Amino acid sequence: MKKNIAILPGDGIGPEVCEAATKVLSEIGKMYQHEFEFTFADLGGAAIDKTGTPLPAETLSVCKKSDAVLLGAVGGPKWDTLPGDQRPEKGLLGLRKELDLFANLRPVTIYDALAEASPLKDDVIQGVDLVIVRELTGGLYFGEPRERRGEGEEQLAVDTLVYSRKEIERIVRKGFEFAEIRGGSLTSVDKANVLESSRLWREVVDEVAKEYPDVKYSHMLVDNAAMQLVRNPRQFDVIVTENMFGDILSDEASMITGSLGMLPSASLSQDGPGLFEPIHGSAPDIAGKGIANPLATLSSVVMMLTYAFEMKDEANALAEAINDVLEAGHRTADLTNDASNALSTEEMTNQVIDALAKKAVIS
Ligand SMILES: NC(=O)C1=CN([C@@H]2O[C@H](COP(=O)(O)OP(=O)(O)OC[C@H]3O[C@@H](n4cnc5c(N)ncnc54)[C@H](O)[C@@H]3O)[C@@H](O)[C@H]2O)C=CC1
Ligand SMILES: CC(C)CC(=O)C(=O)O
Ligand SMILES: [Mg+2]
Repeated sequence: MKKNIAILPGDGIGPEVCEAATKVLSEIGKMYQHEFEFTFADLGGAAIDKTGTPLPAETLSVCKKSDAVLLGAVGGPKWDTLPGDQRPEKGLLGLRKELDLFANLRPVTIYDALAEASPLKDDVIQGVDLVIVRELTGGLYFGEPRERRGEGEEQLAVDTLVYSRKEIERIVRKGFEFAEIRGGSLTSVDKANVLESSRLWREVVDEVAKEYPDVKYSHMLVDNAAMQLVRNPRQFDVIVTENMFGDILSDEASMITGSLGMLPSASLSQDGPGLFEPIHGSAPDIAGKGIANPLATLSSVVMMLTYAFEMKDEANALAEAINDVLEAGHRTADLTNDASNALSTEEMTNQVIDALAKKAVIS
């Protein structure tokens, strides 16, 4: 099969983890006789430096023409003093909006081999298998007006949280669909004791729930959800929530697995190409050192193979290869206290490729 993949390395560790992903994809292409064609394009700070804008028209066009988009991460201190609407992150938000990527799936998968890397106790993390379904194109990150008003002591900063019934309906339906497919339950997370948008969210969840009589569902306030995620994460199956709550809860949930460097994501629209990216940022503190954990990005490739290309065997082989290298004891620095034995990004990637090759020999 021939697939056109837009690669947006972005900033900081973004190019490092994207290099890992393209190497692994090329290997999978060779193993399974697929032609993965990569088209590189600029996003975020890298795009600002080249073109003056975080989302150049050319990048958007490359993404729209692709079968799937792979993204590293954007942002960094170099661009921190730019006004909000010119920052690298605005490029990513713009891309999500332009591609209508309203459904962001963030699975939290536990690897037995990483139990010691998690700050949570063994018996708390065992059996955790949950997915956060985050609304991605609405809410506080997109609401208007967004501005500064006044001067000095009188200065005000304004952000706006808006959700339409339609926006809520489509993401909540996705949440129920996933819960139904998984034969599991749904927890809708909001702040309905304070926010009007959350009260509408709750009403919509109760209405949509009628279409899914087999799915057990409940509501939970976001502050409680943040606590429950570390107290007893096993109680959750599918969590559906709005943009900002999902952003924050997913970074928190990543630590159940042992590191932010482990969590992948898929951002999907109703039809066009999906975008696949690790949930972490550009990690300026480790950028350029070659020590970033590539596994969140490689697991995002698993999601790309699954959701964008329906390549089930290839996805399973890569997921198993990742598990195998962890079982064999290979760790990047974020996953171990034994810094002297930590693998670089490149070494970890090569381990995954070796594990994949062994699978090919066996099968
Ligand atoms: N999707 C995106 O492009 C995102 C971009 N950002 C941007 O990234 C920049 C840095 O943000 P931070 O708050 O520092 O969050 P971050 O996610 O970049 O890093 C947080 C911490 O996790 C570590 N970390 C992250 N990914 C890792 C990996 N793969 N391997 C090992 N360690 C890893 C970092 O070294 C850092 O200590 C900011 O400009 C922010 O706006 C933040 C989140 C998402
Ligand atoms: C630009 C940010 C909203 C990116 C982020 O933190 C995320 O999507 O997790
Ligand atoms: Mg985030």
